[in-house]
Amino acid sequence: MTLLTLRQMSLSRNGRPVLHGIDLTVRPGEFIGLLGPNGAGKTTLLRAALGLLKAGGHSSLADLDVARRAQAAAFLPQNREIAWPMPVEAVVALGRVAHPRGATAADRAAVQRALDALRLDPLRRRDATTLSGGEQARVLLARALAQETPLLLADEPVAGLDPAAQIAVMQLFRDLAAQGKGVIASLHDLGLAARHCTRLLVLDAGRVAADGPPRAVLQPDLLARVFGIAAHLSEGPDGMIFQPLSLCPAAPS
Ligand SMILES: Nc1ncnc2c1ncn2[C@@H]1O[C@H](COP(=O)(O)OP(=O)(O)OP(=O)(O)O)[C@@H](O)[C@H]1O
Repeated sequence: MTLLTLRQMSLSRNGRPVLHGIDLTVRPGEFIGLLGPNGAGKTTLLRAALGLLKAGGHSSLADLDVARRAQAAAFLPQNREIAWPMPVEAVVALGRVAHPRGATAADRAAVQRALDALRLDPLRRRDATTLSGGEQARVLLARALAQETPLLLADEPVAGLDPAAQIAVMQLFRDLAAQGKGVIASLHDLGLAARHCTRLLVLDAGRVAADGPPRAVLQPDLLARVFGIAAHLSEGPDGMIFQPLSLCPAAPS
């Protein structure tokens, strides 16, 4: 069973190639960290996979009609500002729009599960526009969770969150994967990715530079070549420990 298949996905913007022939299969149980420097193509890949950007090649999600796509995958976009002056619980309930029956007991239970997962119950009646940036980010993630889809695509889900919330979100994604769902999350924190993801996909200038388990991917030569950094890597009691140390000297041109 697969949750997402991309075959030879390519995309140009303003005549400049941004993705070059990406192949990817996501299966239940996988929490994939989508890594790469700024501009590598992570957001573009997520949006093209969902059919929000038109791309060459094949995406199993982009082929679905809108209603079925919303039942197959939820998306947390990079922009986290909430513009609607609505209570938090109403924003989270928007995640249920893809479920045709509307406000049933099942919908209310899904909204409650999402509020609990993001520890938002104390804020549920607050106007969402009055929350802090990190709180708004958690509300939008709860909205995506309330969709209760087999696959979640999240664009920088831990950006702007405090350390406890970052770890909680990574553990939540790991738990979703353990329950048989799939998660793809673009991430810049390689330490969190190393510790929590089951698989890492590294993009470099629109191409897959590495794809595999964290300890196989985060090798010194890849870190130097793609990210331009040296790092300390070791095996901790509960997973890998990754500590960025220094910039690599620039290669002679
Ligand atoms: N609307 C656009 N028009 C032209 N080029 C674009 C557009 N959107 C993105 N790009 C280019 O596509 C490339 C990939 O951008 P993308 O946002 O996918 O990168 P990213 O890996 O998500 O980066 P970041 O880590 O900074 O969020 C970049 O070079 C960017 O400048």
